Amino acid sequence: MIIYTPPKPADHLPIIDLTNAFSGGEKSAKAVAWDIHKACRETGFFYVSGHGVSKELMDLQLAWSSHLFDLPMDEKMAMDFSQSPRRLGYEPALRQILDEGSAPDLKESYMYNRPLDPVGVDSAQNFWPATLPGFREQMHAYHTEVGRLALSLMGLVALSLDLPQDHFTNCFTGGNFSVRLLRYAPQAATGPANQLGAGAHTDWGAITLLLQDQNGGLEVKTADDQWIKATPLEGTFVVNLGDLVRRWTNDLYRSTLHRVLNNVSGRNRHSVATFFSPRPDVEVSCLPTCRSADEVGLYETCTVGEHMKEMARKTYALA
Ligand SMILES: O=C(O)CCC(=O)C(=O)O
Ligand SMILES: [Fe+2]
Repeated sequence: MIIYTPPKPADHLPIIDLTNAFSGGEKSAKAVAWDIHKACRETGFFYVSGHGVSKELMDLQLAWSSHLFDLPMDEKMAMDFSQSPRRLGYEPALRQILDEGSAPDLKESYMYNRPLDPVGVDSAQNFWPATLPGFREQMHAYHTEVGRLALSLMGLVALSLDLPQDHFTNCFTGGNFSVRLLRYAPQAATGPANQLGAGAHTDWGAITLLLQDQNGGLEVKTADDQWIKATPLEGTFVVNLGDLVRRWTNDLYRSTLHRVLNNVSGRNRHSVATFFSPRPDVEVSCLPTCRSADEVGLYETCTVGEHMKEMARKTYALA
């Protein structure tokens, strides 16, 4: 268990402007990739602006998320995630323990998963609310746009590691990725047994793009072991690296601990996490640019599927 201690009131997570990354030619892309390289080593977390996803689509995603969580509990439980082998659908509060040894997380969530390519196809395993026309279309539009951005960001991560920009493309081709809506109901400042909105954890996949409302609460542990706030910045996504990038890069890049403190704003807090991960069959081992020829990597090769299964086992106390 990681005991809650208050964060430093600093926000020095870098803001990386992507405006020139995708339209300014190779030199501009490499300059942005260098900024990403520094951020990935120092904090593993950064904001992106100039990313091309419209403010309107982002605002709508938060608004539809609020509509979903406002549904009566029996309608939400008709989409109960425990009926789904991939934990898609509605997850009530107090079901996941992200920080082992703590009390269960206070967040409630709804997860859906769709193919990256072709974009028009739905995954049969998704649960959709029966009484919310328009919800599915919004989720689809958001998934498509954020998926494009995530793939482009992985191209910049590849450049930042001295690899060809399309190095990771094959890992994601033919795969799915998930979007998780999250709601944090108002709470007292600290709960029992170190109970938080979301306990301290790292993300499991390659890269996460987080859209958050203006209430705040996300905190990030920096390389010098300080907790800092990821203060909401209008129009940006918070990007962080997951465990697979740490494995690929032999710990050169950070898969950073983060948490969501109790929501004391008096209002619901909403966020939307897009977990961008390769296909489950992809083998993850140290990249050639992240070790010398005679060096052995820190991690044994594993498949994406094996890693995900192990993390789900730990956080949902599965046998
Ligand atoms: O809600 C947030 O700000 C972060 C959520 C998160 O870290 C996660 O779902 O992995
Ligand atoms: Fe997370």
